[in-house]
Formats: sequence, C-alpha cells, structure tokens
Amino acid sequence: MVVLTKPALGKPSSYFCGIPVINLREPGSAAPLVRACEELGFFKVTNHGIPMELISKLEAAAMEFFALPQTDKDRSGPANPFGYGSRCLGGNGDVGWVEYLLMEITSDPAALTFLAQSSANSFRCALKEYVLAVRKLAGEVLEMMAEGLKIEPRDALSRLVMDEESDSMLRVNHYPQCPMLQGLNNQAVTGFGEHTDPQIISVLRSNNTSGLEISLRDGSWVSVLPDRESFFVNVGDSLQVLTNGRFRSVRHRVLANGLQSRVSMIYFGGPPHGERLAPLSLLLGEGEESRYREFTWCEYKTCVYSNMLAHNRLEHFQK
Ligand SMILES: C=C1C[C@]23C[C@@]1(O)CC[C@H]2[C@@]12CC[C@H](O)[C@@](C)(C(=O)O1)[C@H]2[C@@H]3C(=O)O
Ligand SMILES: O=C(O)CCC(=O)C(=O)O
Ligand SMILES: [Fe+2]
Repeated sequence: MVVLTKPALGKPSSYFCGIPVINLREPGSAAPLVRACEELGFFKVTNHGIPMELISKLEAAAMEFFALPQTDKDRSGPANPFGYGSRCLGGNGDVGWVEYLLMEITSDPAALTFLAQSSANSFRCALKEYVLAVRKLAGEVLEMMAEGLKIEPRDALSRLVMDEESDSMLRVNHYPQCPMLQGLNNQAVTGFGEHTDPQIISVLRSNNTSGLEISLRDGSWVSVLPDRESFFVNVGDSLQVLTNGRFRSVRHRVLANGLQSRVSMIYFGGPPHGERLAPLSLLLGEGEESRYREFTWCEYKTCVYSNMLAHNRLEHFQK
C-alpha cells in the first residue's frame, strides 16, 4: 500500500479553481467546452437535467451493496473484467484502496445477473435507469463538442456512443475508510492510480468526498472539489485520436483520504468494437497528417488490457 503525505484530516489544502464549468442549457457554451477539452481535457457540467432522485437512488443501492459482508460481495466477482473487484485493478498487478463493480452496458437481459445479493433487483433497476440518463447526457455533451468544433453532422461524435453496438460500461467505485490511516492526520492512500481513460468520453459523479485529482499540462497534480450534484467529464484517449491530439486525454487518479468513504460512478462511452479510430477528416487542416497510425477500438482495447494502468498506451499508435 502506498501512503502519501497529505494535509491534516486527509483533505487537500486547496482545490484547483480552474476547472471549467459548463452550463449545458446556456447558449454559447460550446466554445468554452471546446477550450476546456483542449486545455485540460476535463470540465464540470451543471444544469444536466438528470434528477437528483435518480442519482441518490443508485448511490444508496451501491452503498447498500458495498456494506454487505465480504463473502456476499465476492459472490458477484471476481471482476474479469466485469463484476465485483476489490483492491486489484485489471489483471496486470495494479492495486488500489478501492472496491468496485464494473458493468458492461448492453441490451442483453442476462447482463447484471452477476449481482447476487437479495436486493439485486432494485439495484439493477436503478442501474438501468441511471445508464439511460447518463448515456443521453454523454450524447448531448458530444453534440455540443461537434457544434463547438464546427463539424457536421451534429452526431459525428455522439453516434459512436449512442450506437446499439457501442462498447460502453458503467463503473461504481467505493473507496472505504482506511483503518490504517485513522488517527494519522497527514496521510492519504492511492485509491485508483494515475491513468487516462481509453474510451471517447467518461462522465463521472461522486458523493461529496474529495480524492479525485487531475494532471495539468505541466505535470502537476491538482485536487478537484467534489460536487455531488454535478457531473465531471474526462476526454478519453479515443477522443484525443479523433481530434488528432487537439483534445487532451486527461491523466487522473484518486487519493483516498481514509477518513471518509468516497463513492463514485463513471460512465465510459466507447465506440463499437470494429470502429476505426482516426482523426475526423473535417478536423484535419490542409496538408495536416494524422498523428496516429490507423487502428480499431478492438485493437486498442487489447493493448489497454495487456498493459499496466499508468502506461501511456497511445504512444504505441503514434506515428
Ligand atoms: C489495469 C487496468 C484496469 C483497466 C484495464 C487496465 O489493464 C488498464 C486500464 C484500466 C481502465 C481505466 C479506466 C476504466 O476504469 C477501465 C474500465 C478501462 O477501460 O480502462 C479500467 C480497466 C478495468 O478496470 O478493467
Ligand atoms: O473514482 C473516481 O473518482 C475515478 C475513478 C476512475 O478514474 C476510473 O474508474 O477510471
Ligand atoms: Fe479513470
């Protein structure tokens, strides 16, 4: 376990005040949204239209699941890659102070049957409702990106995550209190190690516990002030490729403060398996070449899963 020194009570001494806030219903938001994707690859979304009731219902069901005895939770695992996982992130030796549920988003009625506890039905219903809402939100954000980038058609990006065949998933992470840190004021432990998300877009929300950090262009790490009523968007590796590097896939990590538990839920919008990942021609200036060799999402995923979490996988595809 890696223990890091942090200011008193496991809370960051300050939060980064430069996170762009995009009001989804405000006219004129497309340009600042594009700027946020270029500069940070990260922004906060308000006025998103997802009812708090739906969000709270899923959060409560998730907390109920994570509060079950370990043997009960283990009946929904091990994550391979889907299902319940604890401490191990992926199959390549990465560990963190985290337990999670990773779920494929599919119309297959057999999906989510791995949830084995007695209240599984209400959990499944909350998950399904949430996924529909968050996928729609991801689609709206991607449409606004296309508008800001001045590319046609409007669904040039959103279609990739709205397609029936899209390879998208939902992850619910729980960073429990850390007994080893109780009483030790100045420490935090790595909850989820640094990485970029491989997909097109990640739409994240959490309870009001801090922990999420993003890396700025100069390599410094800054803390994100949690806000349980808003969503945060990460540009993923695939969107960096589709924009030929104009948008930045943001490196991020979670430091669990050990005193308060954090629960987060992240929708990862990925393209269909066979989708070819290459810069959109409308985004290539005259004579501009793709910075990446051609590959499919399926090929990229194989690379993702054969590497460690922190690995810079896009470098294998750079020209
Ligand atoms: C260590 C790993 C877990 C991960 C697959 C990988 O080999 C490297 C990328 C990891 C990541 C990070 C973002 C998402 O949480 C995730 C679901 C993804 O697509 O890539 C996880 C993978 C996972 O937990 O299966
Ligand atoms: O739990 C969080 O807040 C972020 C986790 C994350 O980055 C991930 O699951 O890919
Ligand atoms: Fe992530």
